[in-house]
Amino acid sequence: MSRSQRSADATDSDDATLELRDIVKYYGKPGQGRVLVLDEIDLDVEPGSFVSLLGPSGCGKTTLMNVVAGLVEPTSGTMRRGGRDVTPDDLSSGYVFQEPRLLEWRTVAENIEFALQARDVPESEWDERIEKYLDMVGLLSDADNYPSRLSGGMKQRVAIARALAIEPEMLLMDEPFSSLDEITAGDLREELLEIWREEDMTVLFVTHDINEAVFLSDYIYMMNEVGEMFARRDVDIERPRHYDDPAVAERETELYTEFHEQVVS
Ligand SMILES: Nc1ncnc2c1ncn2[C@@H]1O[C@H](COP(=O)(O)OP(=O)(O)OP(=O)(O)O)[C@@H](O)[C@H]1O
Repeated sequence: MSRSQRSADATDSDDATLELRDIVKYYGKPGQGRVLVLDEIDLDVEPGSFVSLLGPSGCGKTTLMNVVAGLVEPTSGTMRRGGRDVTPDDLSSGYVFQEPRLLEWRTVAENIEFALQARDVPESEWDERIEKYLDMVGLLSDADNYPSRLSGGMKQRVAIARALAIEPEMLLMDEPFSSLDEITAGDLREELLEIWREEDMTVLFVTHDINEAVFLSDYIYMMNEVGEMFARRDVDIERPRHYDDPAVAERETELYTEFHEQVVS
């Protein structure tokens, strides 16, 4: 059974599905008082799936991701898994931000060590993990290099290796390729999908790029500019996918039309 078929078959009662329910977030903004950013959001992240959050700039995608990561406290709402309330601490997630956020005064390997130490991974495991995940992103020979010597794409690969090295259940990625040139971004998307397949991970991915969301995802949640989640759409296209696959372009057009009607109207 394919991964997308597994996702399609998963239901609310699937024990390991992370279920966000009625997530509301208000921010206080100078001169505007309390502003609603997330409006009663429901979201299911099925284990092993690749899920994207798609929406225009400022619609609340990062805020929602940060709620899952525990970086933002929601005003109200619940996270449940297996019929129980869970907190971000129960989830074990690794985060890849839009920028690599590497420590420039530490080598590539030391950047990963720093994350392992922060997560209390025993020191005896550090070398093995650093080697495994740098190898996975093709940067083993750069372990002793400093970030300033790396290209933007290489730095983002290190950030991905750093997030993977803590061996999280779920990888949270917030527009991780948006600051890269399209050729590098395209290569990294393909590498990410290979890693996702090999590691059997769950990925929650934020993007405002419909093509990227279709290429990567099993299913996509679509948000509008007032912080509402207005649709969940499956992407039932055989993997491995290709950028020039007509099925990808067709699904992209369908979602674009739906998105445009909702967001513009
Ligand atoms: N700490 C904060 N305090 C007040 N307002 C905030 C805070 N963080 C985000 N916001 C506001 O919340 C709204 C949603 O922001 P968020 O970053 O979640 O959106 P986004 O969809 O990820 O945007 P982008 O795609 O541009 O990154 C925006 O109006 C933003 O200005």
